[in-house]
Amino acid sequence: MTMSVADYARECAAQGLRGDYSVCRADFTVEQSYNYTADEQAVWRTLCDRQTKLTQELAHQSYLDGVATLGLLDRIPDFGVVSEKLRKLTGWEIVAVPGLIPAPAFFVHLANRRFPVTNWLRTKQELDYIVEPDMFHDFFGHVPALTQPVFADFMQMYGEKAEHLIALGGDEMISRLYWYTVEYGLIQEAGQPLKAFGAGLMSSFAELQFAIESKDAHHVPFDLETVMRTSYEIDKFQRAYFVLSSFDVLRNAFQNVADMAAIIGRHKGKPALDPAKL
Ligand SMILES: C[C@H](O)[C@H](O)[C@H]1CNc2nc(N)[nH]c(=O)c2N1
Ligand SMILES: N[C@@H](Cc1ccccc1)C(=O)O
Ligand SMILES: [Fe+2]
Repeated sequence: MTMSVADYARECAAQGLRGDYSVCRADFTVEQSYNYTADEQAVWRTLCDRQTKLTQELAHQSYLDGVATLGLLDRIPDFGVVSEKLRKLTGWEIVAVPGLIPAPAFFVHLANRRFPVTNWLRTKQELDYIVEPDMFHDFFGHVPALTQPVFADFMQMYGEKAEHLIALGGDEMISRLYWYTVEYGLIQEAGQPLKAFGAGLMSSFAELQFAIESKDAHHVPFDLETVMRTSYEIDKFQRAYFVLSSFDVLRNAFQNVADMAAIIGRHKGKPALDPAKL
């Protein structure tokens, strides 16, 4: 199902990812080991101050409700303390990981209401954008929404269904769906302005502004099959942002997993669609 930690550690090092996978458990979790320097605490505070101002304007209300519920931090969060609070709210907890982990292992955590959060923080040279997920992305981007029951349930259901669809050979296609919604999704509800909810936008000062305000941002109406067929790159601004008309559209996509299985059957192993050409 999931490759060994040793193999994955070698792959990450080869790609220049900076997480330390040598101390991972088999499920890719590590200790948070809360020993951050004063400089790192200052970077965290700077990131939170700048990003909170921007998300007030550009983020969907569901994310902002999550931030209010979580009570954002002026210090790097202690995952154990936040997990206590999260468990009471929606049954979720945080597990520390060294960085990106393989999709199968990632979805098993989601299916068990465990959200993987990277235990290291970006440097002050990366305040606006970082090519791989760090603690600020995973925590500030993803955790607030997990305090909201509807989204919290959706994320667990995502993990459960993903395991089934991966078994059908759909891991690349289910990762794309996650990527273009949970990571980089936009939403425009009837009579409302365009808003962002994807965690990769919540945590990036530069890309959040680009996705919503730039005339060069390529907005594509959400279509399940198109999203599952469209490739993505993790280390640059997205060349397409899919726009949901409501969260129900996304939740309904998972009601009939048979449709998703059929899409996987139709397109598995075929060349991906180019996001820039949609
Ligand atoms: C599901 C999809 O593969 C997605 O890119 C996953 C992969 N592994 C990950 N690993 C971590 N630590 N954090 C993430 O957000 C993700 N996203
Ligand atoms: N680009 C995001 C981090 C990220 C990288 C790769 C995948 C997902 C998120 C940021 O700058 O915060
Ligand atoms: Fe993420």
